[in-house]
Amino acid sequence: MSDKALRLGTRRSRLAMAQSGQVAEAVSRVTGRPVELVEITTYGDVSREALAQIGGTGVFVTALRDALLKGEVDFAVHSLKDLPTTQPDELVVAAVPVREDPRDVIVARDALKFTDLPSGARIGTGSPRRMAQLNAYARSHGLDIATVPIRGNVDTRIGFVRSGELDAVVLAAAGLNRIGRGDEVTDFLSVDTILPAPGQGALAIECTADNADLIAALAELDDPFTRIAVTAERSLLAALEAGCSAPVGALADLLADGQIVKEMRLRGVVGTTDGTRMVQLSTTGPVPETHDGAMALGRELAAEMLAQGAAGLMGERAQ
Ligand SMILES: NCc1[nH]cc(CCC(=O)O)c1CC(=O)O
Repeated sequence: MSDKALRLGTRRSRLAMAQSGQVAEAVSRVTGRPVELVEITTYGDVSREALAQIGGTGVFVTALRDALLKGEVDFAVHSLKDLPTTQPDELVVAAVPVREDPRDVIVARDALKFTDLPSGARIGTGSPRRMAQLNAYARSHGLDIATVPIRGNVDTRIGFVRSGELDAVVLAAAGLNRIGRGDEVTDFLSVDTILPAPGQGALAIECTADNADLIAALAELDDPFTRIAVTAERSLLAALEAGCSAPVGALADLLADGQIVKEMRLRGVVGTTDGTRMVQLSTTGPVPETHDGAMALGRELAAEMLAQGAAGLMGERAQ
């Protein structure tokens, strides 16, 4: 293969730069080629208001995909949880590397744990999924907490706690770890309490479908189990016809008996943001061996959730 540098298209946010940098190193290792970062600036990066108007993180993905399609870059790295569930024909996810910690965490004042938050505590999150599950948990455990809608990057969000405006904020463990701020986490929220977003903690490395050499090289970075798990989670999301900001949580994990992996469990949840109405279901079965098998698992769980009224709980969207 050529020793020309590969161009990795990336956003310039701290999180995007961190994950692109980490992937660049791995890609350089498996291809033997240098990788150069090409910053793609989007309208959403320039203006938060513009972002709100054009609708969520999808705009970032679109800008990176445009650069791929125009041949301006060779590959791009996305947070899987921000990636729409429909895949354009001209592009392929060539690798899904091993997933980072999928959990949500809190960063709270005074090193507080979630269950130690005092009565009246204000917890910031912009995610309807997190609000729904936090409020549902609080209701069923007699906790008096309020979720407060916030926006902004990780610095801004943690800033609300440091300034005393909020008692805690909820973030993804993976994002904090990737930017080297994992030590600011004060508590990990069990996935039994708060199911993460479908694909949370996982990355997707995308390139054009006609780039066979690169696809073959990137395949070395693929983790088959992570791919099967996120495929099932995203199939559930797609079948619920929910966008990337909808209040859907999902996680596929392995159930092992000692060292022997026995089965895969897929859990899903949707709810109203006030936590009063939730549909939460789980299915367990043999670990799917194919993409189609993982897709079917997600669709089946979605069908059961829809039968229990899930559609009626998804009217809400992130701002
Ligand atoms: N929607 C923002 C976003 N997209 C990806 C991550 C980092 C975690 C991940 O890769 O799943 C975050 C930040 C957060 O939710 O705290």
